[in-house]
Amino acid sequence: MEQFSGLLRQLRQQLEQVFPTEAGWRQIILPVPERLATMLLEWLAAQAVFPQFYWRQREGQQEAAVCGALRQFTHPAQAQAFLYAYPAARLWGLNAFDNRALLFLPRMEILNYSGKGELTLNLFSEHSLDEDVVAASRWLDELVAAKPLAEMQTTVASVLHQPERSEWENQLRDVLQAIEKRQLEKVVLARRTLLTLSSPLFAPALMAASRKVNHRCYHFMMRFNAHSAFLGSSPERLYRREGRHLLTEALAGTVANHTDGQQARALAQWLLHDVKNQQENLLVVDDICQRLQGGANAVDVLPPEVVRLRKVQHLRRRIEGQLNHGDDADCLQRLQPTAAVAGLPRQAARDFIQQHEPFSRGWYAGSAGYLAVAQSEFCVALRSTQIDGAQVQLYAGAGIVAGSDPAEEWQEIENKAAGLRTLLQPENKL
Ligand SMILES: C=C(O[C@H]1C=CC=C(C(=O)O)[C@@H]1O)C(=O)O
Ligand SMILES: [Mg+2]
Repeated sequence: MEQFSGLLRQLRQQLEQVFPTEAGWRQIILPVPERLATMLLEWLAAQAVFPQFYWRQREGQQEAAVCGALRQFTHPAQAQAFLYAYPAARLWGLNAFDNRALLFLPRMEILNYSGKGELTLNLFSEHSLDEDVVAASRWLDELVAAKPLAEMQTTVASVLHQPERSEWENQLRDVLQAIEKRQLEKVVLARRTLLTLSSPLFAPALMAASRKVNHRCYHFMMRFNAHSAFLGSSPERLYRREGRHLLTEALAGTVANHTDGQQARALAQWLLHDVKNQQENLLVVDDICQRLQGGANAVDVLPPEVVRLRKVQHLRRRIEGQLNHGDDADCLQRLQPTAAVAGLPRQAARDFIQQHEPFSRGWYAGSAGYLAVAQSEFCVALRSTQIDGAQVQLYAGAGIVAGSDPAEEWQEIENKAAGLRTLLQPENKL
């Protein structure tokens, strides 16, 4: 596309300046023509440089495509330390359920803020900025223009749940017993579904398909290389921080959605008044409020509301507060994982998951997003999938509390998984 080659020309011109031969940090920032700014996923999908990270914020105000890693961080504390040293940087990526992370300073970042596009080329070296400019200019040679995304062609050859239904329901009964004995209040039990496809899946095509139909969600995709990616369309905000102002939420408690508006509203009314679901949500509120103690003040919990998604509806209570420090390593440490994905008491629930779940959660139920000094935002990495060629792993979990019914909870995880699964298996109506 003409527009992208124009941007590349401007970048190359700027790289012709003289740069210092000592450690340094620079950013070249250019406005992006509107047409390119609205094709960020298509642009990213066309590139052969990795890692790649795509992000569209839930309210749709912000979209980003970033690629190439100048620095990688395997723990949020390392990322935070880098931001203190280089306050203009913005880091992108994933935090795992077990606190590992893959956050990176991208070589290139293209943002679209409500239709206004901006490209940033990061230049960074701890030895010689001039050397990095040479590397950056070679790196630019790899980039290509955006291409339209082809539709997904693949079909599902086999499906395997881990655990299978009977085993998952047995685990659920174990949780209910532990709840009765007051050893636990809540555990979020998850399932992994392995889909084997007829041919390798092109992750951006699934991201595009999901973005089209899964509204009121964050959309995120990390491509590690040409064949493997982790992506999802999640309704849940872990937190958004604007300076010291913190926005978070308790999203827990679920009922099915219905295509008929009136029936969907009746289900939503039921959800708002159901004791078990209210309890499930309030435990998350309690957990978040406790975890914010000592780190935030003026914490305010808003009244419950119902969020209607394509396959399910959720109870949500928004929570706001003022942080003592605008430090994301601290926010992540306090908030992740919430009781919407782990349980309560947190450590006991995590131990239960660790001992009983027959798979590792990987990036599922961690978080995806970005951090920067001024602002940061992470969604909870739910309704997500790990793609490795023709192997697809889909994850879904449900909060088990007193009063949970095994068959209903199984149906709940089927409905949650359906947000992505029906895109791969349109015949699987659910
Ligand atoms: C753990 C998941 O959902 C959480 C978020 C919303 C509602 C939930 C529930 O009602 O159980 C879960 O806590 C998942 O989608 O895998
Ligand atoms: Mg639930």
